[in-house]
Amino acid sequence: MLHDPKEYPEPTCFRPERYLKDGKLNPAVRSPNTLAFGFGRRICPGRYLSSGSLFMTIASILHTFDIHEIPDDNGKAFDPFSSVVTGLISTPDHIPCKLIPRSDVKKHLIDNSI
Ligand code: HEM
Repeated sequence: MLHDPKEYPEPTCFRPERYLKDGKLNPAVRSPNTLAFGFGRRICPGRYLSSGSLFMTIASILHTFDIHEIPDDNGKAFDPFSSVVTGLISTPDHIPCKLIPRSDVKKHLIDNSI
């Protein structure tokens, strides 16, 4: 259902802006939240834990690191979907990138949290 091209044109393309209109969430595009965790009586009881954990993890990474892509040997941008590991959840095999602390303060924060 999350790959329905009527709901999500070119569903396999990473295009987060598909959910936006004029810089705001577009209510006309179905939120994946209404499907990703199932629905009805068997809806996932871990959905709030998962959403909260993912939000905190992603926000913490973006707060502390600048993320730079590492181009391939020919200088071209790496295509993360060129080698995908399939399974219950498909993931890129690897994503070559550099994570640089955004400032000395952030570096200190990272050093003290390990
Ligand atoms: C991103 C993370 C997660 C996703 C995408 C996800 C998705 C799902 C989906 C699609 C179902 C099936 C719903 C159905 O049968 O209609 C499900 C069921 C379930 N999930 Fe999750 N889940 C996630 C994380 C978690 C976590 C963290 C927990 C526990 C802490 C959890 C516990 C369960 C349980 C116990 C069921 C079975 C519910 C039942 O059959 O009554 N899930 N989940």
